[in-house]
Amino acid sequence: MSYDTTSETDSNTESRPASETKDESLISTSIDVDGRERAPSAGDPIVETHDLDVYYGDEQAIRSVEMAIPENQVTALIGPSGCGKSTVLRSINRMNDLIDVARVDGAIEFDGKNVYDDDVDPVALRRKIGMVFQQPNPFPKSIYENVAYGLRIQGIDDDVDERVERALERAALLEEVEGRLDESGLDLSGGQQQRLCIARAIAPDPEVILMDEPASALDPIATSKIEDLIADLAEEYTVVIVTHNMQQAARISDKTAVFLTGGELVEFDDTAKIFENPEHDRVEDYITGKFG
Ligand SMILES: Nc1ncnc2c1ncn2[C@@H]1O[C@H](COP(=O)(O)OP(=O)(O)OP(=O)(O)O)[C@@H](O)[C@H]1O
Repeated sequence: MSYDTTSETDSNTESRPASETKDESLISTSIDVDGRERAPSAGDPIVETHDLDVYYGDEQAIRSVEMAIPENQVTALIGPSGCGKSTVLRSINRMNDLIDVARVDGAIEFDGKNVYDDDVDPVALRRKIGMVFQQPNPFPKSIYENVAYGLRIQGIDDDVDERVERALERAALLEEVEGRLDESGLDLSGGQQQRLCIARAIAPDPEVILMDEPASALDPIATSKIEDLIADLAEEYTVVIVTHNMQQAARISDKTAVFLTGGELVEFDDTAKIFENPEHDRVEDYITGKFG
């Protein structure tokens, strides 16, 4: 794995200057600017959780979760408020490491390697597994710099212009911002800001993109653009999305994981099966709005 090493820091916050994050041994030189060499293996598991428990202090938020997330598909995590969806999502790229009281037991394998092994560098891991948050959070910098930041923090300093342009294009934003990349990211609309954040997340060429309710702060038109974009991104990346919106999960995901109160994964299956003919009564009750 190319993310094996040891320095602990966070690639998804502004807290650390790019120069401090570089570990040349981590920096792959094989990233394609113009195209990817991904085998058309949609469906093979890329992330697998094994007996995953997550605790905040003495409180257990996630219980014995077993889940195999398929490559190049969209997997939705749904369930009532507080059931642990975000906790699971943050565990996958070790964002929970940033919460002092959080503790993880069990394993999460990414491409067959446990991301909680001692030799895994969380920063390098987050290059492979990027994240987009609920609130668009562009930096108070130019559109260009917002995307270039995603590269610099990972120590990538070659072909920056091309990589920025490609990320903006992949995030379906380039057409709208072409010719004004030096303008502030904060002057974009909410939906554009969120696509800018998606561009920032995909600029380092991750394999997996985690999205925590990426459209819940947006209006219906902006939401629809993000949904179209997610479907499009899944051709190239694996997308795992937390959503409160069951219609959205049904529209955009291939697989759905239903968590219920207590941090239990009750059912994980093809989205059509979950919404049309779930195995568990509790899931049916949740889907049909009897509770939650
Ligand atoms: N930083 C934290 N410190 C302590 N407890 C936390 C923390 N984050 C989450 N929890 C607790 O863990 C449980 C799961 O929370 P989590 O945010 O993962 O659920 P969720 O399903 O994503 O909820 P929501 O849909 O409301 O965002 C909850 O009981 C929550 O209070």
